[in-house]
Amino acid sequence: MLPAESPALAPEHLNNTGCTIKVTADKGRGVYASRPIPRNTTIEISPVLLFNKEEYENHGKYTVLDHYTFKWPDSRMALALGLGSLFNHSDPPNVSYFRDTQTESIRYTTTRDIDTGEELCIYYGHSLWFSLGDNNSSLPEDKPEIDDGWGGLSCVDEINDQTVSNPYEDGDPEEIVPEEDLPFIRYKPAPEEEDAESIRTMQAWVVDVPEPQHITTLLKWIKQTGLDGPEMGHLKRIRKKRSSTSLVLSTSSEPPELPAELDLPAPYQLPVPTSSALTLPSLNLKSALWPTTYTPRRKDEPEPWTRDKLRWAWNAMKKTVDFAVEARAKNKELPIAAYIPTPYGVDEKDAELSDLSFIASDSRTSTKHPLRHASINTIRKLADYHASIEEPKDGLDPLEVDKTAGDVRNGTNYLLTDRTFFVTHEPCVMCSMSLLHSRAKEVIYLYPMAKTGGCGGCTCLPMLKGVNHRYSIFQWKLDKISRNFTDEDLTLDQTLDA
Ligand SMILES: C[S@@+](CC[C@H](N)C(=O)[O-])C[C@H]1O[C@@H](n2cnc3c(N)ncnc32)[C@H](O)[C@@H]1O
Repeated sequence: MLPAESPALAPEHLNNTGCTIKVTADKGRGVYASRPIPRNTTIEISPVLLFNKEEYENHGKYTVLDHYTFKWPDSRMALALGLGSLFNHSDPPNVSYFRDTQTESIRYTTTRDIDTGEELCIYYGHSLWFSLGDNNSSLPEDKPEIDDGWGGLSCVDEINDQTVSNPYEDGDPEEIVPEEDLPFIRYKPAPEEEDAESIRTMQAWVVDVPEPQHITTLLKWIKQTGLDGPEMGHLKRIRKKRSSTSLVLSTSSEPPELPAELDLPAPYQLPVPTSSALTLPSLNLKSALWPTTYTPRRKDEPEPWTRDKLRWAWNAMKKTVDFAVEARAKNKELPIAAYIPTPYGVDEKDAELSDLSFIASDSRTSTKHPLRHASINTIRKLADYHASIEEPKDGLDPLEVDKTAGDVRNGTNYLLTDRTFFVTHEPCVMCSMSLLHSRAKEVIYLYPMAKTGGCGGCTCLPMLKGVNHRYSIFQWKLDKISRNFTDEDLTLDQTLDA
């Protein structure tokens, strides 16, 4: 900036991440690599100085600060201290940056491998107020009007804008958005009809209860002993046949030990359906085995999305993306994140235990554990949290909660029934299966993984014949989410399992 006023000699810089300052005639000072720097290296963390809007409007913008300040997410203006103010502009850049509002700092990370001597540049945006490489035109008077009223580096927000507005904020919240305007594509399953041959069954222990007054006692006992596992959630507990009443008990391999004082006959095994009935013919067939619940899939009637629900989903998807980008910038993880937000319609403040939100990124790199995928990590966070008797103390990562200390509620801790699962990349087969086990309601992902994905990529787990749960799948259209990232930030090798 302002080469005429730039120092003739670059100061020495003690940054040990391979950055040095150099001065050139056309750009003034800039940041250069003093040695090769690999991609994804955090090369600088600059604290920022913040100016409120009035201070900036009335004073800052008439000073040299105008060339160094840029928008902060809360609409204040920020000046990066340290090397942060010396990165020149380039399109394409080789450095991306992340504004950390919690620590009031900016983290600069290389986006590709850098050679010794290369200039390290960020992207300021499209409306530059100086000519590239032109000595004179970088003077303030050459700066064209930028109609947002903000000067300096405000334009960088075009690419790195965390404040980019949610397109569903405006308009009638109750308006149903037409299918073709939805920001995602629904994965269409092959039509399915169950018949007598294809109905899958499992062996369950059943007991006949001759005395009706024993039924309530038995039901209470089942609850207390935790026999009612989630795999039987679709079965009605009691079957009445003419004069006899029977109760389904468990799917364990051994017969359950019944309360001795009730003097019941010995339990016996019966084949029962593994899943609820999706159609009326299937309900008849399944209920002939054991009374089963009816959960028709409205094949031609996809669930409508209102603008308000899309506003919620858009925020959730953006949060997932931001988390993935941050995981890579801060912790050098794979940029994959998954998020279970508070369900639509529930205010985060009023959320009950079962409605709390959980987010996690992939942690294969830091843990050197090949199974620490983002989806599994997120489900695990939810499960560990539910399993802990005490709520985690403030600031304690739920993953660190001692799960052995908790009231492990009969294996139901991991259940995501009625929860929407947001994830940056199509979950792999293992993660798609864990979402199935967890009974997720719907999965929304951003990047398809054609070779490894289990939600339509290489296979589609919830559509396989015989699985005992189905979830809906949506692929978010890339152009409908904030560009707080470049595709390069999140694109993964297609052979990698997300
Ligand atoms: C944040 S400062 C960067 C550091 C600045 N070069 C210095 O010496 O202090 C922004 C200013 O640098 C200059 N600048 C940045 N990128 C440039 C480029 N690609 N070509 C020419 N000048 C550039 C412009 O004068 C701009 O106002």
